This record gives sequence, structure tokens and C-alpha cells, in this order.
Amino acid sequence: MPRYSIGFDPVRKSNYCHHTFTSSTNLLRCAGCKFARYASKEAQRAAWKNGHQQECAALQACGRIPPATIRLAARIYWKERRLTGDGALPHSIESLQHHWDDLDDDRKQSYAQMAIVTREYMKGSGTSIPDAKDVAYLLARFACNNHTICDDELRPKGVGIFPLGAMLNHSCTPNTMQSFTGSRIVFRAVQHIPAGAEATIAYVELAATRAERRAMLKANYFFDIDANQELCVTLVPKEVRLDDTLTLELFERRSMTMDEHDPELTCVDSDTGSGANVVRVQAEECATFSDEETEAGPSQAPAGQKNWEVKVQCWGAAFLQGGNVQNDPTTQAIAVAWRLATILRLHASASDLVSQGQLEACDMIATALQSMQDMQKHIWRMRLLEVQLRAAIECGNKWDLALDAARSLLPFYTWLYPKVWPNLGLHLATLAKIAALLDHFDEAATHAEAAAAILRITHPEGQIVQDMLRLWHDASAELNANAEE
Ligand SMILES: C[S@@+](CC[C@H](N)C(=O)[O-])C[C@H]1O[C@@H](n2cnc3c(N)ncnc32)[C@H](O)[C@@H]1O
Repeated sequence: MPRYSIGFDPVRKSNYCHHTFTSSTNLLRCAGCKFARYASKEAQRAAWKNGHQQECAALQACGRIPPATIRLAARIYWKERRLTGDGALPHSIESLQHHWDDLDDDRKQSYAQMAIVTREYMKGSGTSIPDAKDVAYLLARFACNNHTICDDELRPKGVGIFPLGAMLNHSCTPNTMQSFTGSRIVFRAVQHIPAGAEATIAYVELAATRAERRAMLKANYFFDIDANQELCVTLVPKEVRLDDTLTLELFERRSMTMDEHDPELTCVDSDTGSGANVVRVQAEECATFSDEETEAGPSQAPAGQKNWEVKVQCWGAAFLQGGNVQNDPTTQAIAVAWRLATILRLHASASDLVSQGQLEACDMIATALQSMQDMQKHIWRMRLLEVQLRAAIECGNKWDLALDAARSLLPFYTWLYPKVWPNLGLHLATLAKIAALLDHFDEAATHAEAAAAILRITHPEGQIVQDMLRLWHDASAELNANAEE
């Protein structure tokens, strides 16, 4: 099955080959477009045959680098024209869902404009140009079917269409994950899958509330995780063990009921067990507040002003547990919403500061976390801690703070991700490294061992597995030496 992939721009200071997607410190630059980079002469020759010949001419004529999706669309046409000679796209691409009829007018318009840009760009190659409508549909297909090609630490390198991989449906409790070996997509089982079961992946970030995941899936993939529907599913022909790579062959139409056991995330503190009803009481409450803080407290934002929209439904409970909620839910909800609006504002400002390398973010996050003492299992506490961890690592001298943030994040990730999942493995690896740096060898050994156990499955060829095994070994040796003293 052919695959189509394109690298992101070099402005991201990437050091990977545009054909094989392997990293190298010694890349050859294309003498024509001066954009594409290759790990070897062989890779360069293969890329040339796979569409770079036309791409190179188009890039030179264009004078700037178009966005990755536009380059990918053009590349597919060039590659397929070479294969079929008539410019028609193969059935494996044509049969991918585009959901055109579900798109609103703005999005249709946006794809139509991108199609015009794609055609303009393709003109520079001297080849014939596909119909604008076909290009717009192809771009719509990308949105529901493409995969972001990432490195082992989940940093994006490029984008690709893998027609067979695009057959996998979404589940919030997936049994499979995708990873990349060079430009190849590989699906690995993250749990035991019996023969005949459906293979599923996660289309969206799993560390999100159910309401957020549902909204993202509706907006981008046009289905509702609450609705049972019949659709084409990908089956696993024979039993797959936990760390096996999947062979996907069978397709069948089945009714989907996969979301029944999807855990619902709320901020309800499971220790107290209270508050669950409050979430229901407030289920439809939604308040919009001005971004400006006023002494009078929350106020409805004037039209046109930047708003924070705060949905009370998924987080009101823990905070409200002490209050007499049944008597006055709306007042209570607005008070909570106001507090959360402040937290969201601090989170957004601190994230901006960290991206710009400014380190006041740590103090800002500390203030926001302080105001969430009574919301221990709240999703926004997790997000604040994530920014705090990034900020503390960026500082380079706040390792105690980084360790505290990483420790506090672990229960969230253990709770939200499947037991074997790359984000969980990578977080354990970060935790192990920080603990080792601060001479907490016991903790470093425990987390490095746990990280290696997960990453061995999710990244079997990754250097990170070797790093974790070495760290585990070294930290254990330090512990033994300390015990003998
Ligand atoms: C990448 S395609 C997956 C393959 C798709 N089932 C097909 O037959 O072409 C993504 C589309 O599949 C459908 N889909 C994927 N997961 C689903 C799910 N859990 N429930 C309902 N529809 C789903 C949605 O229409 C979505 O836009």
C-alpha cells in the first residue's frame, strides 16, 4: 500500500531526512529548491522519483514554502500521475472519508481557497493541474485521515496519509497506538487483542475531559461518541499479544458500541465521593465572562470583547461539595466559574511566557495552583502543573520545583491514559531523570523501570528505552553502594 508523507518546514530546526524521516546531523541539501534535505544520495534519488522532481520545480517557481498540507496534496498528485499516467487518484485515496456535506460554509470556503493555492503552486512544476473541486475534497480528506509523523518523544516531524492506517476507528480506550519507523507507520497493540476484535486508535488527546474529547471528535471527525452507529471497522485477523505489531487485513461493517466503558472525567474527588450529583445539577450551566477583572466580580462580557467561556459541568463538583448547592446552584456555579476564569487566564499567560522563554511563568502558575488547593483532581490543575513542569525545566535551576510538578502529574496520567501509553512512559522517563539529577535514586530506579516497561512496547527501537534501562541500572547501583556504606 503506498504511503504519502511530507516534512514540516526547516524553520522548526529539524534535522531529519525529508524522504526517510530518519534524523542525521549531516543532511544533504537539494541544490535546486534548497529546501529539501536528505540523509543520503540514495534517499535523495528515491525522493526525486517519488515526486520531488516536480516539487523542486514548483518550490523554485513559488519562492516560498507552502504549508505542509498543500505540499502533501501536490505530492500525491505528482506521485500518482507518475504511477498511473492519467492523474487519477487511486481508490485507496478516493475512498477515504471527506465529510464534505458535514462541513460548514466557512470550512468549505477555506478548503476551496487552499485548493486555489495548491493549484497555483503546482503550476510551477509544469505538469497539468487537477480540478479545483477534486483538490478541495482531497484537502478535506486529509483533515479526517492524516497522521502527524512524530519522533519517539512525540515531537511532530511531518504529516502523512497512510491509506490502510486511515481505516482505523477511534476509541477513547484504544487497544492500539501508532508510531513511526522512518516514514512508515506502525501500529502496536497496547493490550492483548483477541482474534476478530476491532483494532482502534485514539484520534484525540486522551488526557482531556470527556466533554472536550466529544467536542473535538464532533468538530474534526464528525461523529458523536455517544451515538451507536454502523460503520466500517478494522479487525485483527489473529490474536495479538501486548507488544506485537499489528497486521490489519479484514474489514467489516459493524455496529459501534465501543464507548460504553469510556471513563467520564470530572473534577469530583474520588476520596470524598461527594459532588457527583452537583455535576448533573449544573450540567447545562455555561457562563461567559469578560477577560477583564473588575472589582465587582464576574460580569457578562460586552459583545466583541475577548471572552472566557467556562463550562461548569465538568468541574463544579469538588469545589461545591461544601456548599448548599441544591438551594442555590446558579450562584454557586457562577462563583466557581469566576474562579476558574481567573485560573484559565493565568494558565494562558504562563503558557505564553514559557513559549517565549520568560520565566516569571513559575510564579504565575504557583499563584493559580494555590487557588486550586481544594480541586486536587481537576483537569485544569493538571494543565497548570504541565506548564509548571515545562517552566521549571526551562529555568535550568528549579529542579526541586520540576520534581514536585512531575510527581503531582503522575496520578493524573496514570488515571487518564491506558496502562501502556507513550505519554505515560515518557512522563515516567522525565520523572526518573529529574529524580536522578537530585540524587533521589530510589525514586529514579522505580520510575526508570516503569518507564522502560512501557516504552519497550511503545518505542521498541527507541534510544529512550536504552536510556531508561541504563538509568535504572545506575540508580540501583547507587542505592546498593549507599546501603553498603
Ligand atoms: C480515519 S476514518 C476511519 C475509517 C472509517 N471508518 C472509514 O470507513 O473510512 C475517520 C472517520 O471514521 C468515522 N469514525 C471513526 N471512529 C469512529 C467512532 N468511534 N464512531 C463513529 N464513527 C467513527 C468517522 O466518520 C471519522 O470521520
